[in-house]
Amino acid sequence: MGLVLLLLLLIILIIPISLLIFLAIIVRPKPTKIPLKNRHVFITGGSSGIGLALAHQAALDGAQVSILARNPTKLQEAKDSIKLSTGRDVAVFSADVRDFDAVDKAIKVAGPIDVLICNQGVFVPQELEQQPLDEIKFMIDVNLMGTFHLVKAALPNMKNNRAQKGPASIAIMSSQAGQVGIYGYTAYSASKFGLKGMAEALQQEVIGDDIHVSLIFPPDTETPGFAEENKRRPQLTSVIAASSGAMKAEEVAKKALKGIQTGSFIVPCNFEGELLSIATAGLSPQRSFLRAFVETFGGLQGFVLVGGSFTRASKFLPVTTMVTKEGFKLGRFQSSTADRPES
Ligand SMILES: NC(=O)C1=CN([C@@H]2O[C@H](COP(=O)(O)OP(=O)(O)OC[C@H]3O[C@@H](n4cnc5c(N)ncnc54)[C@H](OP(=O)(O)O)[C@@H]3O)[C@@H](O)[C@H]2O)C=CC1
Ligand SMILES: CCCCCCCCCCCCCCCC(=O)[C@@H](N)CO
Repeated sequence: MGLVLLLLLLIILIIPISLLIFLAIIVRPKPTKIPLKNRHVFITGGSSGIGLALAHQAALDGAQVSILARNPTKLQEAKDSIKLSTGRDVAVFSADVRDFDAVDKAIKVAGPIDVLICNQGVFVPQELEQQPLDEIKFMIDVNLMGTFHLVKAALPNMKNNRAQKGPASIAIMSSQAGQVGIYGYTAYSASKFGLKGMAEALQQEVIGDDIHVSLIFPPDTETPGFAEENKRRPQLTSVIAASSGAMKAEEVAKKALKGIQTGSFIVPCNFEGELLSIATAGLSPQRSFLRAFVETFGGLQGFVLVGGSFTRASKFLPVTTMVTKEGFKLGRFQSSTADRPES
């Protein structure tokens, strides 16, 4: 009897252990290091919030930093504050990412880029039915098309002479709303999901040139943009987003730069983000065989949801359940029996 149990245990252990060994052998690309010191880091949306925090920390790490945004006054203020706190000079470029020629010109003047961080973004939350088409187009244009413009403009020079310059990075700022569709974010989520498709395909096209793509997925983050967003965010959107907590821009920037420097494709920023990343990993690249192992099992989303519920109790209800439950609480929805016509 004891022997049978022992044998059973061995078989149960052998499956995951051999998968672990198998993954350790086959996982490609292998882990890498992308330094920031003395390298040209180009950050869009670098005049505010997460982008500004990224610019500060990259300058502290000894990078040569360029920032791009529209408003020249905010750019100058960012330049002054970085000079004051780090003693380093930052190059500023005023351009709208929706204008390819302006982006192309700025990138030519800035010179060859080692780390391109596409962080600019706009977010105007609203249910699709109420949201005007021009606001939808605005988010797609700035968040998605803007990033296409940046990568198109920067890529030729990033590839050029890469072997002599060491590995490069293209980092793209998504959002947890780019991993899971969220009530009130139809347009915003679409723009951020679009970035994931772009990033996955792009990674395959540029890995041969030693260029590594990182996709960053922050939760709600305290920034000037977020303060504006909060003035008009539907209550349900806020309730769902709150289940993943909130972070400071500096903390997000720190996670993002660490992800970039290790060449990680998926970069979660908090604990809930780790779980979301496992549940939504799909076939995205994974350099760590340990994480690849967890993703293989965690791909069974129930495992992740149950795992999460041990630590954060009822917070980890699947999103549609949460919407329904909270919607009733807020009196937004009626019970389906109450409004059923009498037959
Ligand atoms: N804050 C949050 O809760 C979260 C944010 N994110 C993402 O992080 C990124 C940064 O967000 P956050 O720091 O909050 O945003 P902010 O609104 O604080 O800053 C946005 C930055 O982008 C620039 N920008 C906006 N539109 C354009 C444009 N058309 N062309 C060039 N630059 C532009 C802004 O400058 P200017 O207006 O002068 O052009 C500013 O520098 C975004 O992509 C956002 O989607 C993801 C998850 C959560
Ligand atoms: C496996 C665990 C399941 C957990 C349940 C799902 C919770 C989803 C939370 C999503 C939060 C989205 C925040 C978007 C922030 C943002 O981008 C805006 N502030 C605009 O910038």
